[in-house]
Amino acid sequence: MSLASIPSNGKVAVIGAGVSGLSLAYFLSKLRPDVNIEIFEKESRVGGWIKSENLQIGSGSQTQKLIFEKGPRTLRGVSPGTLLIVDILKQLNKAAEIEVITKTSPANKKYILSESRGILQVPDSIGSFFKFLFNSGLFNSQLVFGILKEPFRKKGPAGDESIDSFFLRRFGTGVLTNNVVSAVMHGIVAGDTAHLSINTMFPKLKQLEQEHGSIIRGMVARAWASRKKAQEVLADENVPKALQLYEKYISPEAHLDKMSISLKKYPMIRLNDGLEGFPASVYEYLAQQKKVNFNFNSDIVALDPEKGSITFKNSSTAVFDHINTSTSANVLTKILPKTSAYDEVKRSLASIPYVSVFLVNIYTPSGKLIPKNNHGFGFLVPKLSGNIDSNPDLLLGVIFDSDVEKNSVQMSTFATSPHINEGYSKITLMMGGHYYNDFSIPSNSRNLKIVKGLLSKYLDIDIDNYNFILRDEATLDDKKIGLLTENDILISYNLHEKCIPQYTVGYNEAKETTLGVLEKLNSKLSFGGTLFGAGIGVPDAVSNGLEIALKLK
Ligand SMILES: C=Cc1c2[nH]c(c1C)Cc1[nH]c(c(CCC(=O)O)c1C)Cc1[nH]c(c(C)c1CCC(=O)O)Cc1[nH]c(c(C)c1C=C)C2
Repeated sequence: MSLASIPSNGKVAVIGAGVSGLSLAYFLSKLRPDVNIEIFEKESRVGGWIKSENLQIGSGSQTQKLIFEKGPRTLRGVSPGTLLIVDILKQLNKAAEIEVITKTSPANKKYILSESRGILQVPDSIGSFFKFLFNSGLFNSQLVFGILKEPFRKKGPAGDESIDSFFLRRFGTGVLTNNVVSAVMHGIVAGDTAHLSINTMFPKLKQLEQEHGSIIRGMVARAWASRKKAQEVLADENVPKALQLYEKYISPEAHLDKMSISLKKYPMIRLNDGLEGFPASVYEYLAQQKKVNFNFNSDIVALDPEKGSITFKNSSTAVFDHINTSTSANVLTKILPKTSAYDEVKRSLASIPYVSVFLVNIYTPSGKLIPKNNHGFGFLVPKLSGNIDSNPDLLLGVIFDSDVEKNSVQMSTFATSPHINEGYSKITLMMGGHYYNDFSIPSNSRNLKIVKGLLSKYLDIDIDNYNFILRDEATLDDKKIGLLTENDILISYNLHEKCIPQYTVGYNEAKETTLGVLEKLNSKLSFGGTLFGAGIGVPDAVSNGLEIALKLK
């Protein structure tokens, strides 16, 4: 989408002070210090879905800090957005907060739940791949024939289809999607492979089929071509164009080429005081800029993309040279003009469903929560046969937060940070997602019963021996918790309603239609966030912010 550059001393509105809006404001304030930036946020805090809940355990001199991540918690090591985040934190003198996990760290072991064999390690080498196939019971004649026949199956149509339909077409069986791919999708968008789009979620697989007639033949051809291309890739090729411009105009000392090589060693990055440290640091910086203004608890009732105007609940209207929004499809539909020019956009927005996630953080001072033989990042749950009986608890996955924390080291010094105590364990359970769209959302008390059942079913916790302390985090202002003993289990829960958009079949068309209509109308609107931004991850939001700021420059 082409965007007009902002006139001298112009005005830009940023709707949403999540990581998307903050990043855009950060880059734009650096590129165009003359531009006035008004940030409108409906809550009284910044960060959006990134929320590191800071609790205090014990009292007086015995007080210890306990952080529960309520949303994203780690960043992929290798991605343009992560390079930007690391460099911004360095610029803001927060580099000491950055921690990394090495490839060989125990925390980098990932697991998947198998219907018959329990928690199994996800393969990280060719050898462990075959071990996994055998152990998981996936290695059956259906899959073997499916893989052998794949190179010879007819190429399908270029149009969009569901992930399930694509895999079934290519392999003649649903065994891979039911047992593996669905688990990965649960861990990324909490969505169902029966509806998620292959063109959006796995564009490279579809491309391999279209270009080479087969995924396997395409992979072999690509591997052969990249072998021939030799090892030494030019440093510039490691750094996308937008990042080269970032280095040129914003951070000349960033050395992103070197940083990109060094970050390849780390599959995961986190911040020692919680991921909210990133939006909080950017906010701290922006709040000091004369031309940047934050408007909290703002209530927007109308947005006109052609006029560049925003109307508020108190009937006041403000006009801007550009508006960037990270609002959800539902909110956007409500505030767009009521004229027929927006009918097609509204139909596209209505085609994008959202899912809710019941997120449960659990802490105990004893190390009992994580199974002895399964230390690592956590485990994901596949949809298996897809009916309610195969996953009656509607569990999507479990993250072993304390393993990640205990195995991370400070990026610059490789030192470990002090922990709340050595023996503690902390995990996060994620439940619901697409299942909540098919079945209704259980009450909190029903969900907590399910959580206790899950602790006993998968994590060998004898729930009768423990005292449970429950916190409905959204309703509690007091963040102080008394001293916890070895027999206490603290459970803090939140229902994140409609938190993740689903990139279902037709999503790319819905996005193109919307952007096309807005372009024809000469609109002054651009998108951040997960609706029509660059993707669902935190690094995607930051690189999208940079791309837009460069266009508005
Ligand atoms: C709050 C729930 C979220 C779920 N997925 C995301 C969020 C914010 C976004 C997301 N998670 C991952 C990716 C891919 C890698 C990346 O781009 O960073 C994305 C886009 C991987 C991932 N999945 C889980 C974790 C902890 C991570 C690492 C990144 C992060 O901290 O978010 C676990 C997990 N996430 C979700 C579920 C249901 C789940 C299950 C255990 C939904």
